[in-house]
Amino acid sequence: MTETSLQGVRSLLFAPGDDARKLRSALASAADGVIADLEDAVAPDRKDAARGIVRTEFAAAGTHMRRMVRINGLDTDWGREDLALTRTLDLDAIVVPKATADSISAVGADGVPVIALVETAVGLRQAYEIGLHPRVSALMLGGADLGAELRWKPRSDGLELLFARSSLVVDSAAAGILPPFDVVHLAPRAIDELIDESTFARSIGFGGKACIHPCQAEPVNTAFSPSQSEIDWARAVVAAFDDASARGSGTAVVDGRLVDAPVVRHARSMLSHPGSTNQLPRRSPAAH
Ligand SMILES: CC(C)(COP(=O)(O)OP(=O)(O)OC[C@H]1O[C@@H](n2cnc3c(N)ncnc32)[C@H](O)[C@@H]1OP(=O)(O)O)[C@@H](O)C(=O)NCCC(=O)NCCSC(=O)C[C@H](O)C(=O)O
Ligand SMILES: [Mg+2]
Repeated sequence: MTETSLQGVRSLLFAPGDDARKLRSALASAADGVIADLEDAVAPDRKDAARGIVRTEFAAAGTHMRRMVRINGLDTDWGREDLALTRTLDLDAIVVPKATADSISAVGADGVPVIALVETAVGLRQAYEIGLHPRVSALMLGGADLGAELRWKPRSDGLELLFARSSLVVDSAAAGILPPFDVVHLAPRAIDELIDESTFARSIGFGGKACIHPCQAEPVNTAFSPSQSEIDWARAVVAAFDDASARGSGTAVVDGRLVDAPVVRHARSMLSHPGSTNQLPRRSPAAH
């Protein structure tokens, strides 16, 4: 388990790598990080131009924003040149699409952290192994590619995604990396849907979410930050437990619910990182 500059990151905004205007606006947005995309958002005949545009825009931007590049797969005509470009930029991470255990190994053991985009059936089956690679700091779920492969018919309740989402949360925790980033919501104007989807993803253990439009960053940041009532709950839990411990008891009751060691660990972790739920896994003592 290693500390990483991705700790605390909630929203990651994709912008097409060949669109200087969008890259500039993404770098000035409320997102916690920007992913300049060289893969699916860039047409084949724009791939070379995109590398130059990303280099220029990332060099011109201030340093406050975390910067990432999504490369093309190393089995494509463009992946190797993309990877070479990333070695010349000051990046916080690279994003590897359609990740599998083999494709992550091919990226190499040295360099900036990797976010592995799990968006194929094979990748989903290998997500734990991918998470164990020394460069992988987090997984991200790619719903568009996975949905196309598995022939999903999208549902308003997102039930078709539930197995993939839950697997990624479990595989990330078992591998000792950050909680995963959830799928992009493909309808930028549907903010209420985005909030519901983000709230649900956080409730099952995601640490953040990928975005495709600047207007999605703020709602995603809010959804992946503990609310004031959660902070109040955590304080009450810790106080009640400390009080019980002083009386020689290992349990307390807060708001009519049992509070014991795992509940207190959860509460203490929330209080030590009040700005974001995206923190390294809380292991039970027996798991160490
Ligand atoms: C989805 C979009 C194509 C919509 O673009 P557009 O219609 O231009 O949006 P607006 O008219 O609402 O734009 C208003 C202004 O906001 C700027 N803008 C829009 N999107 C972005 C962005 N992503 N980053 C920065 N700035 C953005 C516009 O330029 C307008 O500004 P101005 O011109 O000054 O008025 C568009 O949002 C978009 O291109 N999104 C990103 C697409 C992308 O990167 N896709 C790849 C990643 S998603 C993915 O691949 C998922 C995964 O792999 C999977 O399989 O699931
Ligand atoms: Mg994809």
